[in-house]
Formats: sequence, C-alpha cells, structure tokens
Amino acid sequence: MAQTVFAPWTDTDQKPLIEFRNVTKSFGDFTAIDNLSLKIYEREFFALLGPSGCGKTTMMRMLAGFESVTSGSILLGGQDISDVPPNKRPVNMMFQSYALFPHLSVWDNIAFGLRRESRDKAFVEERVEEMLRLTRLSKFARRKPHQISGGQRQRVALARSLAKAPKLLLLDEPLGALDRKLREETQFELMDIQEKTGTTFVIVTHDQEEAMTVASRIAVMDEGRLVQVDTPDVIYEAPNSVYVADFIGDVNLIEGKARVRPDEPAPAPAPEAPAVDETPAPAPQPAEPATPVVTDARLPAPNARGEWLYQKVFARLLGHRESAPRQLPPPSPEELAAAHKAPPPPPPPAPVAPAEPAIKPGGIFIDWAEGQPPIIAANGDPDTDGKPVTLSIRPEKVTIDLDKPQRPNVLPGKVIDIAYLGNISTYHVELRSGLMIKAQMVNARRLSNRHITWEDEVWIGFTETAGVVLEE
Ligand SMILES: Nc1ncnc2c1ncn2[C@@H]1O[C@H](COP(=O)(O)OP(=O)(O)OP(=O)(O)O)[C@@H](O)[C@H]1O
Repeated sequence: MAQTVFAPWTDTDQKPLIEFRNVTKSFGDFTAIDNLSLKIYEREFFALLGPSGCGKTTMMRMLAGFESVTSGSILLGGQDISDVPPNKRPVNMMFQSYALFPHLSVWDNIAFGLRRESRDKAFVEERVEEMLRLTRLSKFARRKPHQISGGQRQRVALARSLAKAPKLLLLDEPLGALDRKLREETQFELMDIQEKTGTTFVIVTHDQEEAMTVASRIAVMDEGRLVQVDTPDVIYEAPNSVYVADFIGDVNLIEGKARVRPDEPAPAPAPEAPAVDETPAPAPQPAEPATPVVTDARLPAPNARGEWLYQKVFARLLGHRESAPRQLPPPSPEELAAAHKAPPPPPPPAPVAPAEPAIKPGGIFIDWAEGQPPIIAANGDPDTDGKPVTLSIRPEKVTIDLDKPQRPNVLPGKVIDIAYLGNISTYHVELRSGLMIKAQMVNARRLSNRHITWEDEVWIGFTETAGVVLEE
C-alpha cells in the first residue's frame, strides 16, 4: 500500500495553522525577533533549535499570548490573534518544570483545567480517563506526583496539557529534566501521542538529536532570525550555510577557493583532475620506538552524531555511558609491534567489484591548501568560480585507509586521535596542511583486530558529491 508522505509545507494549497508575518519583537532597543515570517501546518511536530538567546522562548511566548508582538502579526487558523488573551487561545504551553500540583492526585492534576472551565462531570471523567489511557497512566491515577517517576510525571504534565484538546501545544524543553535513557524513550512516546491526537506540537529544545528524532521540520535560528527551516534529513544532509552545518551534528569544514571544472564526463580515477599527491603511503613501520603520548589537548570533542547513534543502536547492548566517548588507551609498544608484524586482518570478502564509476563531471575544484591537490566537488556551483567557499563534509562520509584508495578525493595525513564510540570510531587525522579532519569507521571488527592506530600515516577519501559546498 502506498504511503502518503506528510509534507503539507510542499502543498501550496494548504493553509497553515500558524503564520508569523514579518514579526518583530523588541525589548527596549534590543531586537529579540527580527522581521520573521514562518508557516507551521496542522499536525506538524515543529522544532525550534538554536543557541541560547536566539529567540526560541520569545517565539513560544508570543504564540501563547504571554508576550505581544512589536510589529507584524501572528495568525492562528487564518485569524490574527494579537488581541486574543492567553486563556482564550486554543493553545497550551507545557513547561520544563511541569508544575504539577503536589497535593493533587494524577487524576485530579489532569482534570484541573477542565474543572476550571466548569465542564460537566461526565465530560471531565471521560476526558481524564481517555488521557490516562493515552499516556499509559491509568494504574497511577490515584497516586500523588511524588509517588511516581520523573518520566511518569512528564506524562502527567502532557496528559494535563492535552486534556483541553488544544489545537496547538507548545513544549518548552519538555524532556529536559529526564535522564538520557528516559528522555530517549519519552521522545518516542511523545511522537506517538502527537500522532494519535493529531495536535500540532511546537517544541523548543537545546538538544539537536532530540529535534532530529521527533520533528517533522526544524527551524534553526540565530539572533532572532530563521537561518533554515527544513526536514531533519535536509538540515543534516544539505545545510544551507556553514552556521547550520556546524550547529547540527559533527562536520568537517574545509575552506578554499572555487575554480570551475570542465563539464565533461571523466573516467575514474579522475585523470583529468590534477594529480593527487603521489607521495607513496609509507609502508607500515615495524615496532614504533615509543608509545605515542595522548595529551588532553588532543582529546576530541564528544561526537554528537556518534553519541546519538550509540545511544540509539548500541546502548541497549552495551549499557549507557555517562560521559564523553572513551579514548582507547594508546597501544603498548608490544601491541604496536604485533599489529604491524601480524598479517593484516583478512579483508572483508571482496564484493564483485563493479567498475569504478566515472567521476561526475562539472561542478568545481576547491583549491584549499598550497601544494595539495584540489578537492573535486561535482555538486559545487560553477557560478562560484573564483569565490571563497567552504566544503562541509560529515565524518561518516570520509573513509580512512592505510593504502591509497581509488576515490575521487584522497588526501594524506596522520592519525592523531581515536575516539571509540562502541559501534563506530572517529579518527582525527591531521592533513599535511595542518587541517584536522574527522573520519568515521564502523567497528565491524573486534578491537584486537583494529589495524589503524595512533601516528599511522593514512589516506582519507571521499567522493566528489559527499560534501556540500557552502558560500558565505
Ligand atoms: N523580558 C525581556 N526583557 C529583555 N530582554 C529579553 C526579555 N526576554 C527575552 N529577552 C532577550 O531576548 C533574547 C531572546 O531570548 P529567549 O528567551 O527567547 O532566547 P532562547 O533562544 O529561548 O534562549 P534559551 O535557549 O537560553 O532559553 C535574549 O537575548 C534575551 O536576553
């Protein structure tokens, strides 16, 4: 059965549930929201993401009616809501603190808002029971908030917010108080409940992985403006700026100058491209004289995407980590000797190699360092010829090899650090220009079989379309 894709923002006939029209919000002479326009559609799970102070909460507060707009207008269902007081808006806001009444039972907490509206008893009962079922809290109905867990309290707050069937639910860091494991589980519950009720959710979160997991679309903000509004995959794979690329996930940024590339097909491996550095990869050395020293200064930053994958995939098997990725201890001289003397681990069964596809023609070269081969970016815009550009490439798209691989882009370097993330390892490779590049490899082999280690001379490689060329 064909699945219908939920993407109302692509349908020009769809009317948005919420519309910000050239909204500006100033506090004195400070502009918190700067002439911002945005449409959010019914049933969306919309995430506002951005650094502290970029205006996320101000947007929510204006939607809820706690803050007025300085200029422009906010429409809900096509109606300007500027003059509608908060309690008359079909909007509810759930705060991080949940603000449950400690002396009331779960049941009474959920019923609170309905009773204040003087709804009749039968209606309240039916609605509360429905919310209890939806949030799987029926058996805790008579308990007080302090007699249930943090995750359950979060669900009570959600049930209470949804009881009045708002058209729009605003969630300000709703999972901030939960530990990582519970937070992750609750994200899926939140998505499930949102789908079942059909309520439009707008969530503010500092956690980019959370936004990637739950949201139908993400707005990345900076200083009161929207930098990019798109689906999580587009935000990740095709960021529109260095700001977004750098803000979401882990990324390598290579600055250089664009040079237009001939628009003709070229056989692999890129004979038309200026020769890559032909310096032969040094043969594996026998035992290294000394154990490489790993200093704190070289510790890589925790890899957010890797951490996310770890939590998603491996945490169940290996248990949760509390802290940053563990550094593998540097190998001992004996280990190094053994690793280099031992025959290389058997290569994975060679796939019946299809002929290496020709490198896509067109696009640009990026001249990025003196004496280094240019980077081929077949997806770069030839109109950028002569301009400064930045290639943004995710670590999982960069390969690392001891022998020079046949790839459109190969650059020599040296392994400086290895961050072990369980399912994957991130290698920090210093290129000859001094630029540090992160490459990720899936740990399909056991640790004892690892064959790329500290100080190894390696080749990083990536395809001609693996990165995104960004202009500033
Ligand atoms: N009542 C206020 N008076 C003056 N300035 C304010 C007021 N409320 C917010 N601001 C300023 O507006 C900017 C945006 O604030 P806002 O709370 O919307 O940011 P945020 O993106 O939600 O930040 P955080 O992630 O830290 O919560 C900040 O610089 C903040 O200092």
